[in-house]
Amino acid sequence: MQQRGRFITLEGGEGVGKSTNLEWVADWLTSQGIEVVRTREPGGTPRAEAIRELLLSTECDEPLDGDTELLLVFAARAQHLAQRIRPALERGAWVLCDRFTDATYAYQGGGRGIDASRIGELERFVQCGLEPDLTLLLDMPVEAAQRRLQGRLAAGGQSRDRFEREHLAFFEAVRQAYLARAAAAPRRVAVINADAPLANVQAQLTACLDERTRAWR
Ligand SMILES: Nc1ncnc2c1ncn2[C@@H]1O[C@H](COP(=O)(O)OP(=O)(O)OP(=O)(O)O)[C@@H](O)[C@H]1O
Ligand SMILES: Cc1cn([C@H]2C[C@H](O)[C@@H](COP(=O)(O)O)O2)c(=O)[nH]c1=O
Repeated sequence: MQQRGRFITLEGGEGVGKSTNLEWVADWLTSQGIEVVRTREPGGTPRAEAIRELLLSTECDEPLDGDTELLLVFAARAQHLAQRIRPALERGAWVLCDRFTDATYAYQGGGRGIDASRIGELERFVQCGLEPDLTLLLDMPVEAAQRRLQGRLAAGGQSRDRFEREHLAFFEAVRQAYLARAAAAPRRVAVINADAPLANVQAQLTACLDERTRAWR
């Protein structure tokens, strides 16, 4: 039977460099002869991207209830898994995803205070046991990451989305929840020091990818 592809996720708070490094990781994997499907959450398919818009938009004044936010995140994930992630893995491609369920534990769990057991119920229902083979967690102090984010938004003339408008204590709780996830699953989650020049971050990523991909082949 054909070995299914590998599932790699990039995680971390706002502005730590996920998008920048996702391209770089994809190029590295491609250079190893691997077929890579790049995607992101929430989103990754047309309907899941429509749910992303609901989650990130600041246009509606009505507050978004925490449970509604959690259910929307998992609704988008169910669609993404069914239409994009599972088919790619089944044909042997590797999926490289910008955020996945660790983000739910970090943002809805750590940030919003939703109990991890409730998130776990939805995780089991939607994922039926599927989880990333490797998670690259980009970690750095929140204030430094916020400066990077502000620089990117200013350069692009963009405004903050609904999550980016949260306060520093929210982002600190997100960071601590991510680090707790990494401590609980050290074989799956590799913590990368993102508070370093890009070349250094990429050297850490290469070392980690090189070791893992050798072990998988
Ligand atoms: N190691 C680095 N050193 C300095 N600047 C960096 C580094 N990595 C990324 N940046 C810059 O920081 C900004 C944020 O990076 P990026 O958009 O990749 O972060 P992100 O984690 O994807 O953000 P978001 O969570 O908002 O999607 C960009 O302007 C990027 O060029
Ligand atoms: C998957 C996932 C995402 N989020 C939040 C985190 C971010 O603020 C946005 C996505 O935007 P970005 O371009 O990746 O920064 O969505 C969340 O709250 N819960 C999740 O499960």
